[in-house]
Amino acid sequence: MTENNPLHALLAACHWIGEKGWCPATGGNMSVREGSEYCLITESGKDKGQLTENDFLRVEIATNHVPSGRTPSAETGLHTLMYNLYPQVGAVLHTHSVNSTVLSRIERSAGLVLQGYEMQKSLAGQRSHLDKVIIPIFDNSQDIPALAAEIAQWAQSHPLHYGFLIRGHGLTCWGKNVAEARRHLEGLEFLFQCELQLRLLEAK
Ligand SMILES: CSC[C@@H](O)[C@@H](O)C(=O)COP(=O)(O)O
Ligand SMILES: [Zn+2]
Repeated sequence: MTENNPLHALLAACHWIGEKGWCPATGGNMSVREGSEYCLITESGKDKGQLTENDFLRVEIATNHVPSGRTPSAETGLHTLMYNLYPQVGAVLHTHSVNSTVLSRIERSAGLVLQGYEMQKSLAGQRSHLDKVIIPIFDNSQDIPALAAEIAQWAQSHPLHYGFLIRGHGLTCWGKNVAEARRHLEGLEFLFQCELQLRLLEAK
């Protein structure tokens, strides 16, 4: 994996995500920032574990315009939202793992609290298992512009870090580059699995 070529790094991340089983049946979408105006995002409907360079489309961050005229991810608006809100975001990964799907339904509140786990330190800036990491959960919607507007509204008073969950749908996470987004994805997936197992055992 080389950050000298962000698209190659993203492609490698997509193949790794496919091997992990976190994007079954064409679920998920991934993007990388290309300067201040554009990002490259997966074409809609592709198997994200089997992508090639040709499966990424250039999208204008401010308008969601696709110069090629091809069809980008149905969830492009959530990627461009993150690039618009935070200039430091360099890559966005959206996955559909079983753990993120189930946990976001079991947790009925607007946020999943992660506390007591050493692996919280896989998230940028986290220094102790004693701190609380809150991953917001937004209700799923097929109206992506409306969902993006809801998340943007939330972010005005609660700056977003690492990722958010969409209930019954999956995780959207990001980083300053592909390597950091990948680390956040792996760290969060580990934490989700721990939290789900803990809740199952404690319920017995
Ligand atoms: C397998 S259907 C999943 C889609 O509805 C969507 O949630 C998704 O993540 C993939 O959509 P895509 O348009 O391929 O980026
Ligand atoms: Zn999705």
